[in-house]
Amino acid sequence: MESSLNTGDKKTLKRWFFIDKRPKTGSPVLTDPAPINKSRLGIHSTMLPCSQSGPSFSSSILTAPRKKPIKLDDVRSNGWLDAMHSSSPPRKKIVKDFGVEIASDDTDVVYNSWMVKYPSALNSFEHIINRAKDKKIVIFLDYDGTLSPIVDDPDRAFMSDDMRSAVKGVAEHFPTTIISGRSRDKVHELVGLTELYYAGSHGMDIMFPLQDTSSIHHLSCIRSTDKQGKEVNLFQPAREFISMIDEVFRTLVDVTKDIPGAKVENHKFCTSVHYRNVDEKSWLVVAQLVHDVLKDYPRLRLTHGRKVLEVRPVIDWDKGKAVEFLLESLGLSNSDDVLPIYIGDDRTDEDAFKVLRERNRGYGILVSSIPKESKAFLSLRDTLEVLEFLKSLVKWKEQEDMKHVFHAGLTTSRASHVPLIHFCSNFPSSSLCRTYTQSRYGAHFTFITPNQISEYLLTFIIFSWRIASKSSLKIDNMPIESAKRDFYQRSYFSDNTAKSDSEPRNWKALVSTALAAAVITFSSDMSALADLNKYEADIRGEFGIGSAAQFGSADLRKAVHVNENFRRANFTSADMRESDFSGSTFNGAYLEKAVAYKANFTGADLSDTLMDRMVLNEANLTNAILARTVLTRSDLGRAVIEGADFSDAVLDLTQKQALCKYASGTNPTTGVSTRTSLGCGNSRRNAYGSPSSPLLSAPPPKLLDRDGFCDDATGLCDAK
Ligand SMILES: O=P(O)(O)OC[C@H]1O[C@H](O[C@H]2O[C@H](CO)[C@@H](O)[C@H](O)[C@H]2O)[C@H](O)[C@@H](O)[C@@H]1O
Repeated sequence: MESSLNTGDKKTLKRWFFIDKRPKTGSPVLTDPAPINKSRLGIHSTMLPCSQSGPSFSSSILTAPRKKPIKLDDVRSNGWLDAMHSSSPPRKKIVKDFGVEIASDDTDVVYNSWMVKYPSALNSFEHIINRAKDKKIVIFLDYDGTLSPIVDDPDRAFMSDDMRSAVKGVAEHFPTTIISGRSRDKVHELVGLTELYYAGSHGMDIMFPLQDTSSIHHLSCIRSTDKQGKEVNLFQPAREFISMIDEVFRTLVDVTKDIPGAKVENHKFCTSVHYRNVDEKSWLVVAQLVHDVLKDYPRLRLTHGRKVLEVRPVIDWDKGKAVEFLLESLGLSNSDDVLPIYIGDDRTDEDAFKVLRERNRGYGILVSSIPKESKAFLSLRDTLEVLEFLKSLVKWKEQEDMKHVFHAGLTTSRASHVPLIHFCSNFPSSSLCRTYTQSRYGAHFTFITPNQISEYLLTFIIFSWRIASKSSLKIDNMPIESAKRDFYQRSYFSDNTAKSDSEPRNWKALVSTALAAAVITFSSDMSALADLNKYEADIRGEFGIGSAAQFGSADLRKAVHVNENFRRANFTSADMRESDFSGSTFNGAYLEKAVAYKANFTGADLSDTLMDRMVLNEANLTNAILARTVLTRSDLGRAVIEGADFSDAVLDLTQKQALCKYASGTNPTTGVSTRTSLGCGNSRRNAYGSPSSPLLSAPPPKLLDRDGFCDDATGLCDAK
């Protein structure tokens, strides 16, 4: 075996490697491999190419970069060993680019100065979303070290459930691809989501949906089926290398089998040799063994990852090329309208960062807890920050979509909403209404299943029926199934009283109203409704009585709605944890059973609202007005109530006593002291429990100018 190890190294090496087990193929000299055409790609005759004509994307890709014939030499002089040592260094380590040994106390100082060049993507979030306005965000995510923390055993690199749901959320709003060094199947298995695209083997194995092929008719790709049997496109520029990689994989497994901790993985189009768990003294041995195997495969090359040597074909293809390919194949290559965001931690991700930087497109975000040179623009410290960033993106997008609904008008006509709202107030837990409620603050009113569509049509029928035939059919408070049954049975088949007389008339009414409803819903001229919708959006409601927005059971965690109007809106059972509704108006709104832990209601007008059975722990009610608000059975533990006005609010006695222990301040709007409004220190009043205020017997003063609540003649404000 040829090597330039010193005697000590050779002795070490001898312990592991006695026999040359390498297959004797190829020459030890690196030469330019011939360009690979489709037939050489090994495309099976039964697999249908996406395009038979035109210049193939792959014909340029598969021409290997011209390299001078070189003789591979010693792993130390060719820089392998250096690269291995600097791969994934611990925090306290010489950081080459900064040339200093960083003591743990200094790491933050150095890291912070490094962040001047690579600002935190979290701190730059506003900047990112400002740039994203009117653009389509496209997300690319590396897996190891980005979505899952680096662990010793590559087979146990799992992502957390939180991360999975964040990625799912992101994929629901933006085209999202996972680009990993692992095999596509493996990374798909680890991520476990179907809503995304996957590119395995450093982008050499890309699966993407068939409907997106229109823009890539010139590209070389094949049709295949995914695990669910769905037709998809496969782009595999290194198909020709599958058997070679397999052979090298087996050889590497064989030659490293006696090195404790060494692990070889087969990723189909590339293979990895891990040395994370190998004693550092033996890294040289690992490097030399891989080096010697590669001598026989001039059409393979080596790249470095985090404590891993990655063997891959010499083709002009990497994660950067994969990003470009995906943008093009998804019809998103127009740089003015698209904002790609690539998040990755590894050297192989640098190719993608480079592409984005050179084309001045989007953002490369490096995940690193130590300073290092990168082509990325921004940084995130670790997978937890990645999680936070992804969640922020989702939250921002949902808020944008909500604005879209409110400001651009509702996507379905007002007429079609009326029966639906009626229906949902009767059957809030039906799957249709859950979708509907969400859609009111989401992008569109979309149907998910045929079942829901039929539920929706049934809604029209019931509603129209009731109007047209003045039927006394009672559907209130019935479970959906029995309502349906009841509707069908009583209305059509078992109305034994006036069946013969009323049936034809009812049928007529039913058919005509259902048809009318269907016409309104499905063929209404959206442009003609734009003005109406805009008007409704402006007044935040559909009935001209202030906001009738539906947030029942909505996920409003960390939502931000400052100084907005939610009069008479429905927040029943909404999850409002850590949301910010400061300065907003809620008069007459329904918030019962909502969870508003740590929510910010500073200066909010919560008067005349139903806030019973709410979780308000640690909520911030500073200077909020809660006059006449019903708060029974609500938990206000550790709520901040400085300056809050609880005049005539209905509270449980124990809750009131607890609040009185620390109540202070005066409401700046009403001028009422918090303690007075709670009746603190008034033992006689407290003996009776709520309502709390000594103002109870007096008519409520006009608090704010609230149309729909105040009587113009008397100036008194009260719930009508
Ligand atoms: O492109 P990626 O998705 O980041 O894949 C790169 C390599 O990731 C895996 O190895 C890395 O993560 C392991 C688990 O945390 C860790 O043990 C190893 O040291 C890291 O290098 C994967 O096992 C490799 O095959 C990929 O090439």
